[in-house]
Amino acid sequence: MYKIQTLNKIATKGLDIFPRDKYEIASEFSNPDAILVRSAKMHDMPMGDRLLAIARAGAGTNNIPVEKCTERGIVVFNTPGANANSVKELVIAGLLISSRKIIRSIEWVRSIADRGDEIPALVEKEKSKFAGPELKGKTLGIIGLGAIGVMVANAAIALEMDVVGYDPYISVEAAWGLSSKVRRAGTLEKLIREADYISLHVPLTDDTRGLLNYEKFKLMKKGVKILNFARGGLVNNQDILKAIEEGLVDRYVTDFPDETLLKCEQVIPIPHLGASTPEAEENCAVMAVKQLRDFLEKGNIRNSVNFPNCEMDISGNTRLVIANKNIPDMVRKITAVLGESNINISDMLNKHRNSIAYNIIDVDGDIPDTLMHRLRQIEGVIMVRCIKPENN
Ligand SMILES: NC(=O)C1=CN([C@@H]2O[C@H](COP(=O)(O)OP(=O)(O)OC[C@H]3O[C@@H](n4cnc5c(N)ncnc54)[C@H](O)[C@@H]3O)[C@@H](O)[C@H]2O)C=CC1
Ligand SMILES: O=C(O)C(=O)COP(=O)(O)O
Repeated sequence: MYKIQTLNKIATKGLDIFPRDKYEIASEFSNPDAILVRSAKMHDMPMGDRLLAIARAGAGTNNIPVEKCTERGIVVFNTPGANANSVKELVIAGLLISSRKIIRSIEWVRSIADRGDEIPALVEKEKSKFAGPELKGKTLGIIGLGAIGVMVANAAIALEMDVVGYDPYISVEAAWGLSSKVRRAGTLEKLIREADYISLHVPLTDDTRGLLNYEKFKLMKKGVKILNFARGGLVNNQDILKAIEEGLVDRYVTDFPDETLLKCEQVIPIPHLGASTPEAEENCAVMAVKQLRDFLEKGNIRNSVNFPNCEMDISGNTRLVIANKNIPDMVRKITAVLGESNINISDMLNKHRNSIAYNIIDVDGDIPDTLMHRLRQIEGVIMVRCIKPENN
């Protein structure tokens, strides 16, 4: 039985993909084989010695100690693009609520609920206080053109906005999906100087932390509106509050509010709702569970953030999966141990990513415990697992 621990609420449609005769699912397990997580912070969580994989049902993995996992041979997955449409739709709402004073106007109308027959006249008299500009013709700057950034860019083009994007690492796939009307900013500074609205769609990493700070706000068009549906840490909160106070920034729509931001009227706080649609929750859960099953039952890796993609059809009756440091002579050492024990390799795949390498080795016959032990003893080997496909 595989033990799967869920650290957040994971959509039932995904969990139902685990056959219950092979999988136990619970939110409390002291030593699970795998973890399913959304935004729960895992950095200070102890990780048991059975842990093989962590699947993030979502995009961002900054809540997971990925480097530590890599060192221990724990594969971390995410579900690229599975919640992108959900975020895109909320960004469009963010653009609208940052422009037209929709939220304040609704609050005001509710506040006059006791004014009886006067209400229609009051509405007409006071509405000018809540006027705000259209999006059409304004410039939207998008930082990060991945799954979400591309969708936001294309939707903004459909709203007849002028869209400029910045992503020095854009993937070929993302570039193919981007409307040809989206202009390319060669530098972040160029985008920042010309945008009326700026939307962030990059991961939070050591390189992107505090990406928008006072220095950048000073370069922006006066009255710019900032949208952050990516991660709170991308924006320096003290700096944006200062920029709002000085009239440099008009509105900050954020999915990541904190105590200081909530004190400011021009901050529009949303409780991290970007991916909170039934569709996105199901898409992410289904994708995460399928990836996890394929890894646990077949050793295949798809959409990992720390391991290489590595998938092979099963050809023997025993499969070995081995993670090792990406250093010279490892394949020879591993295959030598198998050869010395007279084990025939029927098929084999070796892939690497940065400092880690991963091998799928199909063999004829069984692998005794003594041999597993010898493989684990090879210097540079991090993880060895033997899978019997017929048992899965
Ligand atoms: N509010 C919410 O509920 C959600 C928030 N997110 C956040 O949005 C982020 C982006 O999500 P996806 O688009 O799905 O990820 P993605 O991986 O498809 O796209 C990220 C893009 O950022 C680009 N990038 C990285 N560093 C950059 C930099 N310094 N400057 C410009 N571009 C840079 C990459 O090249 C990539 O194209 C996630 O990492 C996550 O933090 C994602 C889903 C839901
Ligand atoms: O996918 C992401 O990166 C998100 O931020 C979504 O977070 P959530 O799954 O809604 O807790």
